[in-house]
Amino acid sequence: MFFSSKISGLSEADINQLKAYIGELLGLENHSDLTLSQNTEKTCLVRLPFVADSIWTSVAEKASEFVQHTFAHSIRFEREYNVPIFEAKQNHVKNVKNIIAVASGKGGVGKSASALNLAIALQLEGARVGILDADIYGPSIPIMLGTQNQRPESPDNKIMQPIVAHGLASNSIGYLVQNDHASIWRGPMASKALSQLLKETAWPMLDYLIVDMPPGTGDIQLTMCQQLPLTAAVVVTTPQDIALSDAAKGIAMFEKLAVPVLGIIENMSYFECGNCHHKTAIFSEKGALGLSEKYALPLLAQVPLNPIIREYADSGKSLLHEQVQHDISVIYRQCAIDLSRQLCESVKLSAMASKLAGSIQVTQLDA
Ligand SMILES: Nc1ncnc2c1ncn2[C@@H]1O[C@H](COP(=O)(O)OP(=O)(O)OP(=O)(O)O)[C@@H](O)[C@H]1O
Repeated sequence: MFFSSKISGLSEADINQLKAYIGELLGLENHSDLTLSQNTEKTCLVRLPFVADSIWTSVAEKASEFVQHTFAHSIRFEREYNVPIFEAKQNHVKNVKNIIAVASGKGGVGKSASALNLAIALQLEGARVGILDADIYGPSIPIMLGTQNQRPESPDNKIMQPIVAHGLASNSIGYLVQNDHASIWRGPMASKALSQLLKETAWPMLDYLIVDMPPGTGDIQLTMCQQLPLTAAVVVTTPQDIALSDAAKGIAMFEKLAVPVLGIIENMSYFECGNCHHKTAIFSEKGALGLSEKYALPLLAQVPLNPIIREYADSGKSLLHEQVQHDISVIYRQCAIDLSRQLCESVKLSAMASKLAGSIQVTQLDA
């Protein structure tokens, strides 16, 4: 490798101790995923397999204090992200390292808003991110990005240029067909269109491509999921029973397809009164927590019901860019860090699982 793993003034045992300390600060289960190398005389470069800009400054400061205190040495820490590719399904789409489906069993739970805010949060945390709107029943990403009047250009009539907004490269069924046309497509037609949209877009280099899936777990959704070289999925639900039972079907669908589910996002978890700050659980309480316990999946975020989410989404503006300190921005940013870390920890598991299962399963899925 280009990097020397030696750091002047520290022994190998010191470096291991330091790695374990930084790994713990970052919430990484396995600190061997980190690489430390001497950058300049006084700086050490930490290569992280997941993005975490909002916690990095504090991690770097604590790591410097640790080195000073433990080894009487002075080092500053810098970071570089190196998001891994899921081993079993790499190179399916040019330039795209990982494809993550955002799905919901039930319609109207805020899947598209969650997909977009998550994509923006990942980008703000330091990742290169794209969003693909595959929701044939109501492609709302162009409105939420404020790009509904744009059309992807295709100078060679073969490959489309993605539309870039809020730092995200995007493409959507909504840019190409009228809303009511796509919603009557049958499974094969919808999945063919999705596959084309995915493969015939000139994506820039992306760590994550977030796919906003159509709601539901029927044949169309299943076929569409099979058509995508998915790395993983996230399931969005509201806390009430009817949404939860549909979310469980979504989890089961991904299990059937051997796509790891990284976790659950509970949307519209509660409403907080702007005056007295009392929280009301409008759609019931702790619903997604029970689901996450039942399926042993992380509860990645509990996003409140708040008109500001709809206002920003309707006007095509980015809440996370414009209101950086807002509680909701902080929730999504933390969710992005957790998802990114969860992906890098479950990537290995999945790769291992698919190796054990052999190549037959993967071939069938891709057929
Ligand atoms: N937490 C929230 N608080 C307030 N409004 C929200 C919240 N989440 C989503 N919304 C709004 O609710 C509406 C529906 O959200 P969205 O389009 O994301 O749902 P969906 O699950 O993708 O719907 P569909 O099933 O049609 O694909 C949008 O106007 C969105 O801005």
